[in-house]
Amino acid sequence: MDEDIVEKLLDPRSPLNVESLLDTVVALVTDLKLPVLMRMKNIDLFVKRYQSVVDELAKARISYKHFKQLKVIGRGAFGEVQLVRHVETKKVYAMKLLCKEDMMKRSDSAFFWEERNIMAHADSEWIVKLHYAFQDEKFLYLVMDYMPGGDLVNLMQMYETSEKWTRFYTAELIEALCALHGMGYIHRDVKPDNMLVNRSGHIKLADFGTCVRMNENGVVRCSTAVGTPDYISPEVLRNQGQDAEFGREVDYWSVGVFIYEMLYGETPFFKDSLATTYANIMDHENSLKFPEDVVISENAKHLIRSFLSSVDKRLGRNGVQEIKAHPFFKNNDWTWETLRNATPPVIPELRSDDDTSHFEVMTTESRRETTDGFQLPRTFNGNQLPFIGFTYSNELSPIQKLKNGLMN
Ligand SMILES: CN(C)[C@H]1CCc2nc(NC(=O)c3cccc([C@H]4CCCN4C(=O)Nc4cccc(C#N)c4)c3)sc2C1
Repeated sequence: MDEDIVEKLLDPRSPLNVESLLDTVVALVTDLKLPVLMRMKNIDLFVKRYQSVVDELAKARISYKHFKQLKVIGRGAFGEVQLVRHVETKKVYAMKLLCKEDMMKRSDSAFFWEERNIMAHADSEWIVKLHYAFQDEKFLYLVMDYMPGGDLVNLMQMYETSEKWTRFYTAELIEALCALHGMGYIHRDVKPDNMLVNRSGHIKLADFGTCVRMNENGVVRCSTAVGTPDYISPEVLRNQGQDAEFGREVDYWSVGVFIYEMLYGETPFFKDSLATTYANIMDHENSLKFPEDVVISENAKHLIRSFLSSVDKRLGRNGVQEIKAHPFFKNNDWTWETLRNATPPVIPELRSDDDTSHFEVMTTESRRETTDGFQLPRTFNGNQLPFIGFTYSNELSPIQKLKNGLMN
């Protein structure tokens, strides 16, 4: 077998890689194993021949049963995040489940590729790492770093965040966005919910479902306004529907909202209704107010105004250096080079490796037990096809080990 095919089989980014090919066999047998289809001889024989292969694969590949579910620590539109412990290694992870049926029903089954690829390939201390991605008939699973410090929403509820604290978390957010933009992605939903605290107190970006790749000019053409109302930039709002272009500056707008929220305890444009909130964002020149009863420095006000401005005047449009040079970040505790080694404002107190005290307790039990999965379709509709190639492991596959053995 010539060399470059072997390369493709082993390259986690190649659609030809072994995991994708195995996903294909499993998906095909799963989608064909319908009574109505099994009446056809070819299908009946194929499924009978490959069912044993699929069963063997299910045993050999990573699956849900390799993990012990400890607690549900988060919920999102299409699933939940569980704290789990790997049965063999005893290591603790955050495992995100995304329900295939929900995605198929709302024909929304492509957003998870960015999440998978960014966390798999980032190799950055600012981005939550993906250890494994796998799937079964009902769910996609993302096995990621557990971030025991919880998210910054929780931290802002627990503590009064001073300018000193705001300087630290904003600087870490800027570095994290730098890493993500450097990979060619815009986040589009930057908010404290997506900033998680690790055991040392430093933050990482998480939840990349709204990310989108920039083109070679560093812009994105897409019409759907994605993101959370309070943090969404005017240019994304204005261009809803039309095909407009926007760039990484949309994330810098959200940084401005985040700084305001850390210092004032509320977001600048939020009003009782969505329509009013949008109207305030569109009219930010007039609606942005700094409450008199909270004293903040002129540098902080200036920085907030520089981010919460129209895109042609927004700080960061000429590159991240002009953000880093802003006087608000001047301090005696860290420099941009030493930031990741500086002592964070809050170091989570943890009693054990599975301590979930920094997450709010989830009342209802896991969706996994209560989801009944697809009702049997009437004919072949390729329910499993959109998910082929999702499976990933950051460990060497048996073939890689073999190849490395042969090479050296
Ligand atoms: C509209 N279309 C286009 C898509 C736009 C983007 C998108 N994102 C979705 N996302 C979800 O359905 C989802 C599911 C579970 C948890 C979470 C987050 C929200 C709550 C916590 N969370 C999360 O990812 N937590 C997390 C992540 C990593 C580590 C740790 C830890 N410790 C915790 C999100 S559904 C969907 C539709």
